[in-house]
Amino acid sequence: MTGAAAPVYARVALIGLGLIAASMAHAMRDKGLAGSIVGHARSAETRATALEIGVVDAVFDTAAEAVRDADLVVLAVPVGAMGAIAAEIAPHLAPGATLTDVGSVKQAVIEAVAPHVPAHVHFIPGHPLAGTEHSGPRAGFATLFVNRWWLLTPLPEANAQAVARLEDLLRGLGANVDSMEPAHHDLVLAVTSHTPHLIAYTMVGVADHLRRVTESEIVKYSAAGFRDFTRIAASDPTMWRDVFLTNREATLDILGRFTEELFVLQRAIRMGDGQLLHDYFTRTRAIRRGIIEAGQDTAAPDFGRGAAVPPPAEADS
Ligand SMILES: NC(=O)C1=CN([C@@H]2O[C@H](COP(=O)(O)OP(=O)(O)OC[C@H]3O[C@@H](n4cnc5c(N)ncnc54)[C@H](O)[C@@H]3O)[C@@H](O)[C@H]2O)C=CC1
Ligand SMILES: O=C(O)C(=O)Cc1ccc(O)cc1
Repeated sequence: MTGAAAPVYARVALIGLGLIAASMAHAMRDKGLAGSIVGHARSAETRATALEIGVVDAVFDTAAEAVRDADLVVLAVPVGAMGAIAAEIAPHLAPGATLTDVGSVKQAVIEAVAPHVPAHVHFIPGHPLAGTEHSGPRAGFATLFVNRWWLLTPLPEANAQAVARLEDLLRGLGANVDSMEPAHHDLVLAVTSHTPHLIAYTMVGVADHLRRVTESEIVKYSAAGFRDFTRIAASDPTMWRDVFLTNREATLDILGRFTEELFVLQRAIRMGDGQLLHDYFTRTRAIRRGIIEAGQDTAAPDFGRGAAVPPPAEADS
């Protein structure tokens, strides 16, 4: 244990034992933030792996059993699975417990989960802006959240003490915590994460079609930009299917705007309008430089560039 303090929660139950839950568990253990850590995952293989590598002290075959006596319950499953799990665990949550989630979309999770949460439980939705393309318990690592944002989208009636306690835990994991309206969260993430992922998926799909024409050249000569796309496009298909199905409106809005911009650039290329292209790229470069100058470039770990590479992990079912 390093930098141990008094545990923030006596018993933490992690529902879903993949990249995010395992990373939380490693960091909580390193920092002494939880008295004990228990968990549940759908597949017996994942439960066995989580136990074997010491992510959790105990695993349970059902989510209902796992949450008993926990003072913090974390839903760390794909967004589309959160509602059914909330319904299952609701009668078993301890009075005064905090229930949070780590889903990439917030409005849909709140709509699916909140109706099941008993009045004696504090539901505080959340989203760590940190991750990788890897899945499953072996993908987790303790430093994932260090110096990364963790957004909370508390409901208007949220208990301030319960929110402050959860924030203590998240700061203990190394994260910077901020609060946001759920709808605003979903729009911001549609711009910064969801639509970029869709573009990466699309570009890799285009290359896949081309590859049939050019054999293996695409892979052999792929430069950094395309390699980054392939990394992102290797992300978990279930997780990302759920993100797009549940953040539908915001993603379609941003995708519409993206398509309009693409047509502007496409036309400029067709018309040989170098001035438009140069002006456009000058503006985008200024945006990137502004981010760097403001010291806001903490979003991307150095994966693929030789540092902080997490252990590769098999896909989880
Ligand atoms: N992967 C990433 O980079 C990030 C993911 N998130 C969010 O965190 C959540 C978890 O993602 P990861 O840890 O990456 O996923 P993962 O695929 O590594 O792990 C998901 C876990 O949920 C379990 N699971 C899946 N469906 C289930 C069901 N119906 N019932 C019970 N258990 C089920 C799986 O067995 C597995 O243990 C998702 O909601 C995702 O949107 C948030 C930030 C970053
Ligand atoms: O691996 C990457 O580049 C990511 O963008 C990780 C990520 C994926 C989903 C999230 O909701 C937050 C972060």
